[in-house]
Amino acid sequence: MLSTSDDKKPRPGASSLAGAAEIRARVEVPVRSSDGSWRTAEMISFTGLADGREHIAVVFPSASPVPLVRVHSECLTGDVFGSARCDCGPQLAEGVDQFAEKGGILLYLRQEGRGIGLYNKLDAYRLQDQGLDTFAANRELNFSDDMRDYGVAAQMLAALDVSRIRLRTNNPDKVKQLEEYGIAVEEVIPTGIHLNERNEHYLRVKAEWGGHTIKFAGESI
Ligand SMILES: Nc1nc2c(ncn2[C@@H]2O[C@H](COP(=O)(O)OP(=O)(O)OP(=O)(O)O)[C@@H](O)[C@H]2O)c(=O)[nH]1
Ligand SMILES: [Zn+2]
Repeated sequence: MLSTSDDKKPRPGASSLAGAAEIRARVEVPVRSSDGSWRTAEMISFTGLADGREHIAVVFPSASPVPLVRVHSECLTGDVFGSARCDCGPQLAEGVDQFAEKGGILLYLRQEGRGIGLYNKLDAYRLQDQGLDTFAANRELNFSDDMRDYGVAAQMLAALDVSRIRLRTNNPDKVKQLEEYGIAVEEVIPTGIHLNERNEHYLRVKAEWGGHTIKFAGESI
């Protein structure tokens, strides 16, 4: 688990958050999967989200009463530019591909840099280039290891009338927080392991220090 002092603080308004947001607009958007095929998804905006940020839900039709959900934190470098320093880009593509095929809800949260923002993440990258790992670099910049609060994800799900989910993640803190916010996580499905020669150390630190359930081929981490 993430070992930050924040873990011990009660989440702000944990019991009252879910349900406070409302849908603002639903818009159909053609979305392209990795194989080049197109599916129509609904992009949904909200009012009343606790942190006031422009998070969106990307909803692919599903008949399941317990939808597949991915709570994806924004990573401009990985999601847009395909940076190999992390695994965010392939995780996002994997989510879109799977949901386009099977249905599901992708919550795209504007929590760049685990909540510290893009410029601070780039500062953290500079420190990592000097030898610090991804969490130590945050601490060197006077942030906790992970600043993300998933109350907004619970609010978005509640506004979509979803209270039970199957969650695609390797991050146990996402599961714990969503449950604290009143979402029943009935199944946790790990993402693929998107290893490359630039992100191996990053993934290992997430597994060993961050508690992420990332299993490397032939190892039992
Ligand atoms: N502060 C910081 N943030 C990073 C770094 N690398 C990636 N990120 C951000 O981390 C977030 C993604 O979090 P991850 O820890 O990769 O994965 P996760 O979302 O916790 O877990 P999964 O659900 O399994 O993907 C995105 O917001 C990225 O911008 C880094 O070195 N430092
Ligand atoms: Zn990333």
